[in-house]
Amino acid sequence: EHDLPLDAITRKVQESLSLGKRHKFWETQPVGQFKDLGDTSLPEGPIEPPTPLSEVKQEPYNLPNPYEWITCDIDSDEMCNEVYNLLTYNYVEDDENMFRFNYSKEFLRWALRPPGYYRSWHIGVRAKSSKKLVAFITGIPARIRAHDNVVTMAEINFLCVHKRLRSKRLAPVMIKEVTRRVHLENIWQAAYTAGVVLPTPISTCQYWHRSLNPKKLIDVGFSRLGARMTMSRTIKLYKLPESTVTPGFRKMEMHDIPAVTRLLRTYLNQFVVAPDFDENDVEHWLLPKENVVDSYLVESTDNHEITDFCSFYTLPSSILGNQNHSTLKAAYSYYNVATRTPLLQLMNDALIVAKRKDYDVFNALDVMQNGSFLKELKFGPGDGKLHYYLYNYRIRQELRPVELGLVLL
Ligand SMILES: CCCCCCCCCCCCCC(=O)SCCNC(=O)CCNC(=O)[C@H](O)C(C)(C)COP(=O)(O)OP(=O)(O)OC[C@H]1O[C@@H](n2cnc3c(N)ncnc32)[C@H](O)[C@@H]1OP(=O)(O)O
Ligand SMILES: CNCCCN(C)c1ncc(F)c(N2CC(C(=O)NCc3cnc4ccccn34)C2)n1
Repeated sequence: EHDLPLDAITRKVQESLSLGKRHKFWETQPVGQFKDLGDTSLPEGPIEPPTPLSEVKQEPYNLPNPYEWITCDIDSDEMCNEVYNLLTYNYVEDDENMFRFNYSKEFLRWALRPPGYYRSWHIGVRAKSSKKLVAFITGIPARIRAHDNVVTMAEINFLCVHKRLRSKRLAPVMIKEVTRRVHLENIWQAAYTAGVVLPTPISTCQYWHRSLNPKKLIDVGFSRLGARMTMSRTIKLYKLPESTVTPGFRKMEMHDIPAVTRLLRTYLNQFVVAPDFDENDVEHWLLPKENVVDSYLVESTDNHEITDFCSFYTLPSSILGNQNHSTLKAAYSYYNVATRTPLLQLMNDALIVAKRKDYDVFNALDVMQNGSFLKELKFGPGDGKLHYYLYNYRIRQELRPVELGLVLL
């Protein structure tokens, strides 16, 4: 083994890291390629220059004959139902196929209609004969800062092909079509996350889970009873107080938008990649919406200053094949800022609120400063990794999760 030339050893290492896999589609795209890993001579920033708008393909990509493109008007109840049902039965599952994300209709309307959204970026594929929706992909516009450059990008999400149409290379067509429609709006970069490894992650984060209803989580196989632990001991371990402990802790309201925007913009400045939120974005993404997004803040009791903020979004999962439970009620940590209250105490108040609202589990990625409270607040590491990607934008070296200030839905 030792007399192998260096490049053969490199190839073996790459293969062992599954980097040797062929990516027939992704190798054709302006994304970091595995072969370029470690080549710090490549400049940071756009990989390809914009195309003159007159040269962007004007007509949609070809689909296999039985299918046609459809622009999904998410405002229409009928279309929103079709999108909801496609995702409910065909979207992301865990590796053991025990759970499947069950984004609600009001969540989808929230996620897909931020300030400046394009209806043409809500793209469906349907069967010409049955008119059934068989695939979906979406983009929304977002201003994202990478180092000191604020770039208007598309955030791509909800890529879904019906289970019966998998492994037919439909996904690359969906991706090329959304790319084409984004290009038509003179936008040349994108951001997306996935549970799968593709060329090439700008960062890889770990999910952590804090049990709120341990008995149900164990019943449905989300978690297991710890060694030398009884159920009653486990319930006691995760018990939380009835009420929050921070003086001035309250729900965010409309009139808080300017202060929360200032607090959040200052906080997000410390990260290498983060959203460039203005007041309109804060109003859309962070004003509480029942069953969609919860936001709380700390208003100091003496001078009424807003000193801290925490938020989480609601993403239930269908539980596949359990007699007693059909839905896992999960809260996902969103954006949190602590400038006066210890982050540990602020997040414990978030757990207390989530428990009071009957969530079963509180999930958080190890991004931003989340790592500082995960273990102490009794989060356990999950098996799900989340890979972050930028399209047509190179970051010189992979980011550590603490350098990431972006949470996608
Ligand atoms: C400037 C603007 C740019 C805008 C676009 C920016 C890019 C956006 C990119 C999308 C961001 C999405 C963000 C989210 O929504 S992440 C959530 C993705 N959705 C799911 O996991 C739901 C369940 N799974 C499915 O519906 C299907 O398995 C999907 C649709 C995922 C693949 O369908 P299928 O299983 O039938 O495969 P295929 O035969 O058609 O195609 C195989 C090719 O597709 C590549 N593949 C597989 N999974 C993904 C994935 N999650 N992102 C990107 N590419 C993916 C794969 O590597 C292979 O290419 P290559 O390895 O040979 O090269
Ligand atoms: C494209 N948008 C990316 C974000 C979508 N999000 C929230 C997500 N992407 C990948 C994951 F790995 C993940 N995890 C949360 C952790 C978790 O809870 N794992 C058990 C579990 C319960 N329900 C499900 C449903 C699907 C997969 C795992 N599930 C793992 N979350």
